[in-house]
Amino acid sequence: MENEFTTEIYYDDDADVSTLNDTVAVLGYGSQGHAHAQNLHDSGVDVVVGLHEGSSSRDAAESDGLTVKTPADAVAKASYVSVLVPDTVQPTVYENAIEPNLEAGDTLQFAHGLNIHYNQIQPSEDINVTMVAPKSPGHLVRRNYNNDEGTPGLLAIYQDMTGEATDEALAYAKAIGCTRAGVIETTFQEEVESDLFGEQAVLCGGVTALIKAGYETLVDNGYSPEMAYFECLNEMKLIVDLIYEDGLNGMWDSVSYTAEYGGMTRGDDIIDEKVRENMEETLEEIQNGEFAREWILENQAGRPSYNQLRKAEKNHEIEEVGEQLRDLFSWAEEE
Ligand SMILES: NC(=O)C1=CN([C@@H]2O[C@H](COP(=O)(O)OP(=O)(O)OC[C@H]3O[C@@H](n4cnc5c(N)ncnc54)[C@H](OP(=O)(O)O)[C@@H]3O)[C@@H](O)[C@H]2O)C=CC1
Ligand SMILES: CC[C@](O)(C(C)=O)C(=O)O
Ligand SMILES: [Mg+2]
Ligand SMILES: [Mg+2]
Repeated sequence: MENEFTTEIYYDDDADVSTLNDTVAVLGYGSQGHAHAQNLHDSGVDVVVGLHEGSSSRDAAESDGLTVKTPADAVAKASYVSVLVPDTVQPTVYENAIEPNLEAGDTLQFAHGLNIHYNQIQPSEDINVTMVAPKSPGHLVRRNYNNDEGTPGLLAIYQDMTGEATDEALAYAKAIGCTRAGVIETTFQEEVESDLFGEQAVLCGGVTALIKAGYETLVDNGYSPEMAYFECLNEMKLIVDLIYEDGLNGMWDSVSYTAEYGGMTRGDDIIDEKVRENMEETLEEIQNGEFAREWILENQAGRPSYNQLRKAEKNHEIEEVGEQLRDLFSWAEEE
């Protein structure tokens, strides 16, 4: 039966890993890098990891059985280059190590299109530029692969110089386990704008702000911090697990009628019109490049706001309470 999706979704049968018949350089061995490099390797692809001199990731990559070279040497050896160093260092790594060692017909691949979309990297026209973006933190990309499960992903082609860019990107997506779950074809623009919006408004920014606001409201009104932690943070995972497994209705079916009625009548009072207007504003700042400009300048200035915000987040009372409570969980690992 034909599916009802308007977008193309690719699965294992649409891809052939043997298309990646030359070395793939994976630059970076962090969250995404370690997962891509190991999954590619375990899928039979020849992988070399590119890490800067003195990199703290070198030991991990080598003890995982992978060959490590400098980024420049890794790019020179490969015809397919997966750029998995942090977004903020990609332009410098591109200028110093990638561009001088790319050959016509090579492929430059990203897991997020920020630097291409906002013109921080302007690749020459004689290469392929592609994206395979897992819709998941890197550590789960590896865990899912090991459990014979997949991670959904996005695929986008910015430049197809050889005519083989899509087949190669699909091969890569299959090798890291994404076509097991489904790979949606998109554009760099759509991936960047939706990814930034999702992480700012919902997944990272929105969720942490909601948790903290709920926790603070209870504690400010005299409820115990431990109670507030379990109610607003710990149970969040259990509720999200139900939503993940069976959709919003799966969750509504599992909670009490009282929770269902209270949630359905009060939810929109919390996430009200003002919050929706804020979301529109956040999206606009992404679309018009304001957020990207701010982040680039923040990095150039040595991340003063980032460091301050990070410190405040680390020192929030909910973190202290959570650490103590999690230590008491019966399944918590012994130090
Ligand atoms: N984190 C995630 O789950 C997701 C990330 N992405 C995208 O994937 C890409 C990689 O992100 P992520 O995995 O979070 O990155 P990480 O911050 O986890 O990557 C760090 C790795 O890059 C290395 N590195 C840092 N600077 C350099 C350098 N100058 N030259 C070579 N290697 C360097 C680090 O080495 P050392 O240890 O020595 O510092 C480390 O191995 C980004 O484009 C991101 O947007 C997409 C989807 C999800
Ligand atoms: C949600 C954050 C993310 O976009 C991701 C894991 O997909 C990221 O940039 O890390
Ligand atoms: Mg994302
Ligand atoms: Mg992201």
